[in-house]
Amino acid sequence: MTTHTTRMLILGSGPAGLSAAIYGARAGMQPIVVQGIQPGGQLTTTTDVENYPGFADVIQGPWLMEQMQKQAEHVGARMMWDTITEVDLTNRPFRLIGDGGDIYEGEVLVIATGAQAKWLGLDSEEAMKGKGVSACATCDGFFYRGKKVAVIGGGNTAVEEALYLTNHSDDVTLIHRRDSLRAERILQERLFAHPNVKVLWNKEVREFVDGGGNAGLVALDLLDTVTGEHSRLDVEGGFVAIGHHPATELFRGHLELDSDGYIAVETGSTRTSVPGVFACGDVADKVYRQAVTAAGTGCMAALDAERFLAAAEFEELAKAAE
Ligand SMILES: Cc1cc2nc3c(=O)[nH]c(=O)nc-3n(C[C@H](O)[C@H](O)[C@H](O)COP(=O)(O)OP(=O)(O)OC[C@H]3O[C@@H](n4cnc5c(N)ncnc54)[C@H](O)[C@@H]3O)c2cc1C
Repeated sequence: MTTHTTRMLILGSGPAGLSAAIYGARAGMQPIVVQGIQPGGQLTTTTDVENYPGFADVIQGPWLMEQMQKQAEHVGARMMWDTITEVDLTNRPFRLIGDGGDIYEGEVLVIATGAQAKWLGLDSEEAMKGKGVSACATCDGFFYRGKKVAVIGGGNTAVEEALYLTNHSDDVTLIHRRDSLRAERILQERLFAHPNVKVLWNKEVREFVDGGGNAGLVALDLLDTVTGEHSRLDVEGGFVAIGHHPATELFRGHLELDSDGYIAVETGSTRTSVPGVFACGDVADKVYRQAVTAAGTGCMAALDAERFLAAAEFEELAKAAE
């Protein structure tokens, strides 16, 4: 059991955590990044990334995250392969405990633990991820230009994703297992008015059908929840939009969370309800959920943390001089 101490402790090594590490290291805060079970974060689970600025050609998600990690290490951040299971945010330095018993102490803490998409839980869904099945229209919609696509879900995200996909496809189907949507009225109105979107009510996806070879997704097998009948919908893209789980269980009771379980931050900053604790990336963002926004708020968190620490250290020096 070892105790690791630093001025800046960062939890999570996706685009948010690593961007915070790059800025934190360059500000002399010697960050330690605890990486968790998914070093590099969600982008390591995808292939083509076409919307991260700075690259004229398509890049690969795992490669991008490897570059970010190398850049963070190059400027002085330290990576730790550990998963945090307990936190104590009552006093500074904040104290986090890893699953092997190691202790991490930081004068400031940046939380960048992300949010995972919820999936339907079908074997065919798992098998077809990246081959026609996605949970992010903003990320992957572009790859389905001119193709038939479907969105599964009935909340705001599903409706927004369906509307977003009309930028690329003139044949978008929203599939919902009930006979009404949970999405806000205004979004529903826009959806129903759109000539290129149709809605299939009372339908559950039972299988994402693989066309074999390199064909990828070719259809959805649908079950009618009222009649019990099966039908087939030919599509090349299936977007599951049934919500996200922010990775905030660790912080429940220690920090203010919003009604959806995301870490609550002050508008326009990354400050949480505990002074000295900052949150960035998808763990505090249920709206944008993109690598570039995660990286942007990671930068904000490091700058907020640096200012907090400078003010706290100045106060401590002033007190000592009294
Ligand atoms: C398949 C897929 C494709 C995508 N494609 C794109 C795309 O093309 N363009 C785009 O902009 N966005 C894309 N996204 C979205 C993008 O990946 C996310 O918005 C982004 O990764 C969020 O970054 P983050 O740093 O907030 O969190 P994440 O990337 O989710 O990273 C979270 C980090 O926290 C760590 N962690 C969690 N819990 C603990 C713990 N208890 N202890 C220690 N560490 C912990 C994890 O191990 C991980 O390192 C895609 C997402 C997916 C799933």
